[in-house]
Amino acid sequence: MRDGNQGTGKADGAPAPVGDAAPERAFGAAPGVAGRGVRLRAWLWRLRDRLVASRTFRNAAASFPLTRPMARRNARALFDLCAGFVYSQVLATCVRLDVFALLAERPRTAAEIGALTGLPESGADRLLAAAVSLRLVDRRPGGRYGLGVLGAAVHGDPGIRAMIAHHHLLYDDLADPVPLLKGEAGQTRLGAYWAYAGRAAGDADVPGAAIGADAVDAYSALMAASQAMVVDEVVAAYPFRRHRHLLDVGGGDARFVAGVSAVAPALRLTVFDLPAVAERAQAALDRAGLARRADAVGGDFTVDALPAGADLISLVRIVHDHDEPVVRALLSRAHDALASGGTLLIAEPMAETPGAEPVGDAYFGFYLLAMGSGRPRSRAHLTRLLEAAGFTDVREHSTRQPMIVRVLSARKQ
Ligand SMILES: CC(C)=CCC/C(C)=C/CC/C(C)=C/C=C/C(C)=C/C=C/C=C(C)/C=C/C=C(C)/C=C/C=C(C)/C=C/CC(C)(C)O
Ligand SMILES: C[S@@+](CC[C@H](N)C(=O)[O-])C[C@H]1O[C@@H](n2cnc3c(N)ncnc32)[C@H](O)[C@@H]1O
Repeated sequence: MRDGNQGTGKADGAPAPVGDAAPERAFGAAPGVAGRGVRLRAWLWRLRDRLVASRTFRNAAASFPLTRPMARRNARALFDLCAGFVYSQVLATCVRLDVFALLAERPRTAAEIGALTGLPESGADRLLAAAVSLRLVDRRPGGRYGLGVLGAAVHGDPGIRAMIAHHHLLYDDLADPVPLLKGEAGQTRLGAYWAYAGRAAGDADVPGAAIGADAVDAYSALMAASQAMVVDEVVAAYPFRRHRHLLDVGGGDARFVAGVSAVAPALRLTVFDLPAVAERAQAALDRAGLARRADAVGGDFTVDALPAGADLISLVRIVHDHDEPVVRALLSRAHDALASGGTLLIAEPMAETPGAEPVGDAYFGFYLLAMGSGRPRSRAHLTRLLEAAGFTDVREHSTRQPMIVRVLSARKQ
């Protein structure tokens, strides 16, 4: 089901990617001059690579006072790449053993943490020392430990904790990434967890209606727990009040529409999701007292039409889950379903996000690889897909935490 054209934007006769011009023209210079510029840059890169690869050069840079800070920064950056998995395991262990909750109650010694978590004091001491170095935990007077600034943020956010807690599936799948990259890994643990994605990677003929409650419960609870950090960003970025009817496609447990309902009291709300998830959404809407203005509709957006007539359709953490052909068909269905003059919103983490490049391209790139479907896409890539589906006027609405979510809107004429 994976297409071989991901990221090129050239699949299925799509328009050429933005910025696909020859380098000469991109620089607006005469071809000969620009050609010399390209060759000069290639030579400079080769020189840089040769120098940095040379141990003698690295030693000299570390000795010379003006280049020493840069040498240390780069050495540390490379060390952190080697050690990243270890840091992740320190964090995951603190969450698994509830260390942050214990330290939030009151500062405690390593012996107390050991007794409360079932670790020997030496193990607790080692874990706490590692957590201190990572700013998850702070040393306090009297040989005690309290929350560190990062540990406090984890403790205060059940969504972050739920994300961390399910990462063992990802770590298992990434134990050997080469078969994943070759497309030869077969069923993965994340593919099984995200039942709709496992279906894409494996048996594409399983209809959405055949995905039962058991298969959606765990991922729907994870999405509900982590939705708060997303909806807060999206409602701060986009004016929902100007619309009359929002259709949230792939809306999960209705947490997103519930969050929007608070800032746009007159908005009608519909959630569309797989039948087993739509049942959860309807129950959540009933519990939240939203049933008079909101409903949930079950269906499979890879085969079914979307409910028609909304003037705003949102795709929140949806598009990046799917490969190019599914996304093209989904955007086209959204275009058909929208009222004339309506708006489509895409809200998700994106590739090439300035200042958060590894979050999109490394973390979500490999997460979705392990999941078996989808990829993070850049704003330019999404813009091309939206325009190919007939949308115009694609705009970005800045969010406070673009690492978590970015928001694009597009209009149907
Ligand atoms: C007050 C005094 C005296 C000093 C304070 C000093 C100071 C200013 C400190 C700063 C404190 C502060 C404001 C901290 C803020 C921390 C924040 C906002 C932290 C936020 C962290 C967010 C994290 C770690 C988010 C992680 C999200 C993850 C891992 C998401 C994963 C998403 C997945 C897997 C999605 C899956 C869905 C799918 C399948 C891709 O569709
Ligand atoms: C990553 S979750 C996002 C949920 C929610 N939008 C959020 O951000 O919390 C993806 C959602 O898309 C739904 N979904 C996946 N494939 C679908 C399909 N073919 N038809 C309808 N919904 C689908 C899933 O059931 C799930 O609720």
